[in-house]
Amino acid sequence: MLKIGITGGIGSGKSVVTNLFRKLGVPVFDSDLVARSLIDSDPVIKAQIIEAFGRDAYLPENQGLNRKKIGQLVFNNQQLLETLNKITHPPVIKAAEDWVAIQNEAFKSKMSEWSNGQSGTQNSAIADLDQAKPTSYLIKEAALLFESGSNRSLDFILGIYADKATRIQRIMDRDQLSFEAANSRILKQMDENEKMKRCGGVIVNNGQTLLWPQVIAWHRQFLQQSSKAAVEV
Ligand SMILES: CC(C)(COP(=O)(O)OP(=O)(O)OC[C@H]1O[C@@H](n2cnc3c(N)ncnc32)[C@H](O)[C@@H]1O)[C@@H](O)C(=O)NCCC(=O)NCCS
Ligand SMILES: Nc1ncnc2c1ncn2[C@@H]1O[C@H](COP(=O)(O)OP(=O)(O)OP(=O)(O)O)[C@@H](O)[C@H]1O
Repeated sequence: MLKIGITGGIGSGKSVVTNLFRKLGVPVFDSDLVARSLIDSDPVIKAQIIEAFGRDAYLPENQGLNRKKIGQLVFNNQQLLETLNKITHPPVIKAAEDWVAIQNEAFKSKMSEWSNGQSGTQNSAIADLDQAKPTSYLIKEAALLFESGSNRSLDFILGIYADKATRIQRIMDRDQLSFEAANSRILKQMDENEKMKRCGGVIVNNGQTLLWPQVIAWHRQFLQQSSKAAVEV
């Protein structure tokens, strides 16, 4: 399967956009969600976090990481952020690799079922529009795709762009953060224009440009790109 990365700064709308791709049947790996689940449940990661941040890094009674406390610490201290990244990024990258392998296997078996159901000569352009045909690409969504180096294992990176003022307002509303706290999170990530320059394409999500037409256009392109790749193999 073709591997697409979706990235963008905090509050750019990655989750909103990937949910639209999900509606089109595209499998999506959500790095934030997986990081959250590993941090709360993996005993090795938990032990490393406790060693680095102390026992009260976790809430009592198995309520998981004290996200508020750790967030305040790491987004105000580059060294602590790097410590947390060193603990969490390798297992999230490994989980993504395992997930990709599972998706590839599932795709192969769905494709063979689908091909068995086809009769006669196929027109590939029509076949690509067949909604029963398994989706031939997958998406990995991550805020830190370039920062963590996981862009290297992907075939194409799509950036989600929203200007800084819009992103700050969104994070303040969504996470109940002050302007300063929202801004300090933004400052801990790669410069947004630099990030977008490194992407193969960009979806603009500034609240004025409709998302669906952009998502559908990229969906078509990824389907074409993946069937072309399959023919060339
Ligand atoms: C620091 C933590 C506890 C703060 O939790 P909180 O619930 O407040 O934020 P949440 O996890 O929902 O993240 C919100 C956004 O913050 C940004 N962010 C998260 N972690 C990082 C980081 N290490 N560096 C820069 N930005 C980050 C991302 O844009 C993310 O989407 C949490 O983000 C965390 O555990 N981060 C380490 C894991 C990680 O790097 N996740 C990112 C994907 S691999
Ligand atoms: N086009 C939009 N119109 C209105 N609200 C939006 C739009 N795009 C995103 N939002 C809102 O902005 C907030 C941030 O969006 P989202 O969670 O998708 O961003 P994200 O890039 O995944 O952020 P993070 O890096 O923190 O995970 C959410 O509350 C979301 O509902």
